[in-house]
Amino acid sequence: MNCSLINKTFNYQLFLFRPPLTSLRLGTTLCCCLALSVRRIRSQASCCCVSAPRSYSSSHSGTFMEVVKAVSRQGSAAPDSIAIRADQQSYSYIQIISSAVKISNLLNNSDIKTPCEARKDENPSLSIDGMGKQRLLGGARIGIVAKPSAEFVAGILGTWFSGGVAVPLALSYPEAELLHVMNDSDISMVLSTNDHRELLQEVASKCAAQFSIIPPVPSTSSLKNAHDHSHPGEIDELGILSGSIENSNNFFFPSQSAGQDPALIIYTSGTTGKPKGVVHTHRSITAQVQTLTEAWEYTSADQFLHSLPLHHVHGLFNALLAPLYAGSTVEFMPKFSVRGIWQRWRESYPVDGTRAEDAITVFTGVPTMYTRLIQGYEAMDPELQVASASAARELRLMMCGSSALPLPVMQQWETITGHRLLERYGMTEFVMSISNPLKAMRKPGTVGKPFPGVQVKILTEDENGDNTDGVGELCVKSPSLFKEYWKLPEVTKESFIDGGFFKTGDAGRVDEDGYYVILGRTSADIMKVGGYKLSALEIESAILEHPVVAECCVLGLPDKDYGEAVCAIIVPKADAKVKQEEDLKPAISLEELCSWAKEKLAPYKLPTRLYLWDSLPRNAMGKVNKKELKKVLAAKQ
Ligand SMILES: Nc1ncnc2c1ncn2[C@@H]1O[C@H](COP(=O)(O)OP(=O)(O)OP(=O)(O)O)[C@@H](O)[C@H]1O
Repeated sequence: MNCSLINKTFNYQLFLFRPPLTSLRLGTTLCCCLALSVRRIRSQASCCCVSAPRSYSSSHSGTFMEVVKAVSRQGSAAPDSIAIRADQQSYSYIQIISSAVKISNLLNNSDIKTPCEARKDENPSLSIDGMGKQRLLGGARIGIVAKPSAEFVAGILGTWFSGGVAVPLALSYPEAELLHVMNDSDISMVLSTNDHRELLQEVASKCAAQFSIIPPVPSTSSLKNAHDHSHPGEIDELGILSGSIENSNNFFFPSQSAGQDPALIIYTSGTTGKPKGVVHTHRSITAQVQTLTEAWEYTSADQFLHSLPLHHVHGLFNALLAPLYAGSTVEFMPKFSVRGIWQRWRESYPVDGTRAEDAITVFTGVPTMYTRLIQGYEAMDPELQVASASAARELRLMMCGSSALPLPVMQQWETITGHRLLERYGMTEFVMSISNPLKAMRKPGTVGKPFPGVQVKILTEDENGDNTDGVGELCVKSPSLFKEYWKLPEVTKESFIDGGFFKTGDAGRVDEDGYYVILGRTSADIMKVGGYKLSALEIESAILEHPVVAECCVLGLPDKDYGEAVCAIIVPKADAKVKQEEDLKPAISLEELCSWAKEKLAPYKLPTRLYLWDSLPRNAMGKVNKKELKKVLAAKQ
């Protein structure tokens, strides 16, 4: 690689600019043990340049509907154990599974034309339910559109229970996007709750899907009054508790390889292109929930505070399916609220040193959530700060991911709460694959090491065949790898290299301790400036240390001399914004920023363009769509 030093003439630009919110796909507000049958993970020799020490046993016993079975077993073993808390109500495991069975009946009794029946029409000799068994959906897609709630969970489990493929969709999607995803995945039925009936009935009819309301899940308090308690025996009759559902006489299963059947389609965030439907199987889901439960020691004693969207893997797997698999309690706080979260932690661990019965033990969030929580903490009076910090300290585990955790945020959080955030790396296509350890050293600026059974390769040659000093595209092979992109066989094929490794599109390297460092999306975070390949994430992390900077986004804009120019967009802190208005002077100039940053960044990494904005356009996962932003800014140049 040609690494000649660039002699730059800075083209200083400063804009006070409010981003054109409507032109981007946004959601400025962040809408945000009794470990059951944790299967052992066995060793396997490594076979590629960088690989994991151990491999998941492909012969582990259960791969079909393990989450459903685990929920049932938990309900059976501990009938009073709480699976979900939402809207001040509690819902037991037994009640969730009992509602899932009701939903399954509802789906099976609907006149959804299953994919098998469609095939039967073409070939009438195929008998689907000729054996008198209950008819299953045979892979029909069921859209689940509900706020985070017991009904949402029962909807997912009920869909699986009836042989359907769950497609969790966001209520926050504009109608056009909902329609795109529903049409793309050929949804047969939309399940929702009464509060969204009107909107979703209309959307469902537009894409020729049926619509049904998820029957309200009775809460534990309503059960006490109504004596409407489901008993483990009722559910066991269906063969779930005994784990024999595949062989159950009650149901017809279309194939012997049910574990390989699609179970879930999740649409990617669209950070790098149009959202694609990622198909996960029962097998890949099982592998992932087992891995997470084991690695992070989720148990039935854990209580999760959940404030993430459920149509992305972080909120769905890390904070819901794996906890349910482990028998934990998940408490939904559907709208991320800084005040609400601090308060919930304080209620969990009051200043008198006691601990509430429903005390939160685990929290997982995206970096922007922690930034906001730090801002909320700084705005508290000293007494409240002491109570908040000491309560947060009591949680067992705090985790972060979905985008890069900037070092200053990690350090500030550790100073306030004593928690070194456990940062991990994941993606819709394989859920989580690399993680800092629960007990050993969590290394700042890294995402840790591959989970047992996960193999990671780094393609260290660039397009010209030159070695890139250990930096390259991460490729992942994992038992939790997706099956395919929905209806995109060519894209699926192109996403894999020999040996079944999935090309992530992320650039990274391994440090001297074997920990992985993520440098960002090759298509959006890696800038080519002169002869250099620069990581926007590294520059963002450095700029965030500046005292007036609250948030920052770095991207490359087209530049006729250097190919790309480093552009920084900064959101100043609240007090700097006030001062900016009083002094009629920008909170920070490009000269000031560069003169401060030259101690931290090499000269060729310093920004040459600066924008000051009131906020950054972030999606539901707190991510900035840099591809879109680049287009908007490039057009303005
Ligand atoms: N700890 C982390 N550090 C840095 N980046 C991370 C981390 N965790 C996740 N990411 C980023 O998030 C990406 C996965 O998120 P997701 O699957 O939602 O895709 P996306 O990039 O947001 O959207 P799309 O695939 O549609 O472009 C990873 O490829 C990586 O770029």
